[in-house]
Amino acid sequence: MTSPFTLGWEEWVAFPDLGLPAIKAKVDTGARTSALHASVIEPFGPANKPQVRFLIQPNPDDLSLEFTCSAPIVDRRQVTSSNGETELRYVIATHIKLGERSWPIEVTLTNRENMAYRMLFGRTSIAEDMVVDPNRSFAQPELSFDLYKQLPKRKPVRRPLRIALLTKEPENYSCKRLIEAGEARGHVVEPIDTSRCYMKIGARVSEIHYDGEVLPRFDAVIPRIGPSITSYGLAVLRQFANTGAYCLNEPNAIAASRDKLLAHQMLARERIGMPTTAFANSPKDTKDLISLVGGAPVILKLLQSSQGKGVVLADSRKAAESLVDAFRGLDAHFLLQEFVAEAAGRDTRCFVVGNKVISAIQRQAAEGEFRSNLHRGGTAEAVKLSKEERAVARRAAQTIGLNIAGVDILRTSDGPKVLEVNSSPGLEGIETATSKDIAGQIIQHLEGKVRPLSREAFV
Ligand SMILES: Nc1ncnc2c1ncn2[C@@H]1O[C@H](COP(=O)(O)OP(=O)(O)OP(=O)(O)O)[C@@H](O)[C@H]1O
Ligand SMILES: [Mg+2]
Ligand SMILES: [Mg+2]
Repeated sequence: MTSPFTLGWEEWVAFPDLGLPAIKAKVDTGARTSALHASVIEPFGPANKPQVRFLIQPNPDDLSLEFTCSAPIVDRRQVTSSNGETELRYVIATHIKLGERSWPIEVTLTNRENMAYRMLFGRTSIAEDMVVDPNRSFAQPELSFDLYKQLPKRKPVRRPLRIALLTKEPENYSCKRLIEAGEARGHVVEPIDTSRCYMKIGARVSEIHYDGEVLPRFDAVIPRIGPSITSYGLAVLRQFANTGAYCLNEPNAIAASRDKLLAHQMLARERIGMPTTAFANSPKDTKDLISLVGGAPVILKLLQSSQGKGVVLADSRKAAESLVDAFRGLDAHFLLQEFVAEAAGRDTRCFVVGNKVISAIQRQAAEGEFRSNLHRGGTAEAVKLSKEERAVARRAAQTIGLNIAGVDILRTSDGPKVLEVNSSPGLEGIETATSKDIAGQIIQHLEGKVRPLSREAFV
């Protein structure tokens, strides 16, 4: 007769699914369920396939050894621990390996940092043919924490990220594509209505509230803040940053891109080519202002314009003067700009992700229109950029401080001239014209930027 598979009162175990080669466990037939020490326990994933992510420090004597693990949630259960306290715990399913044997078990996750053993081996995890010998310690082969040093240099595992998509319009093309691309790469992308967020700000706490609940911590946030709520949107974004989330575009950079005057000054400081631009505070200087940009025809632009809505062309000096008066009468802030006639209603949208121009389209204004915006009826086609154009687009995005940017340039005999740097460039025009997965490239870029979970981020 072969001797039964015997467990001593303490054993070394491994969790291959979690990537943990050695943990010391106390075998406790008095406990029903097994428990594993975990901290920073955080659920994520879709409701029909929930997962949980947690930090594990397998060696109680070396807290610098820590790993982020994730596993499917099979249940949430009230568990009463040996000190009589009841706690609602996540239950995960995973394989355990002990000596030659490996079998699936259920484990609850709980904080056991004050316990001598990181793992409690309960009776439901012990297979029918096994026996426990309370007089033996390590009946199965002993392992060691040195195994962690010998782990093959694994490719960093792409872990699922919890991403907030800050938008008022989750249904628009760009948002739908970002959600789709994020989910296709295994992440969870949750649209959050910027205007519905409210916040608690303090030296010790940074919370974002929504519908009476505190939002969980996000790894990253993709801001798609419309120009109508720039100011509040940026406050919400800063709050996300304060909770430790990585912002795909930083609030200050978005603010700079939204203020055309500031953006032009920043670009000029870096000697980036642009149409000559002028700005004045006093109505007395209107005539001179028009002359500064070379006289009529001249362009007037509201400082916060987008989709070409606040951009007008004055054909004559007289028309320019009356437009300036009209804008001033409305208390509108605007700048005057040289009209680049040779662009002939065309501009080039360069899509920058990180340090690279990943794609570009040329937009042509509709008949009788000088603005090439697709919202104004313009048409788009893929275009190949010159080396100089690429360099200018990259530098413009960098100067404003944006990771993701749509840099609009006019092609002129005097080289590329930057019109503006957009912080929430639309995806529909560029993906349709180029058939490229721009949303996927944005998510891929984000993955490279989000630091692995650290304990500090959670305090
Ligand atoms: N100085 C100029 N000379 C010639 N055409 C211009 C000039 N400025 C703007 N345009 C045209 O008008 C369009 C809109 O201008 P601009 O991009 O500055 O405004 P916008 O409202 O911020 O647009 P969006 O953010 O949607 O791209 C440009 O795409 C370009 O076709
Ligand atoms: Mg714009
Ligand atoms: Mg533009």
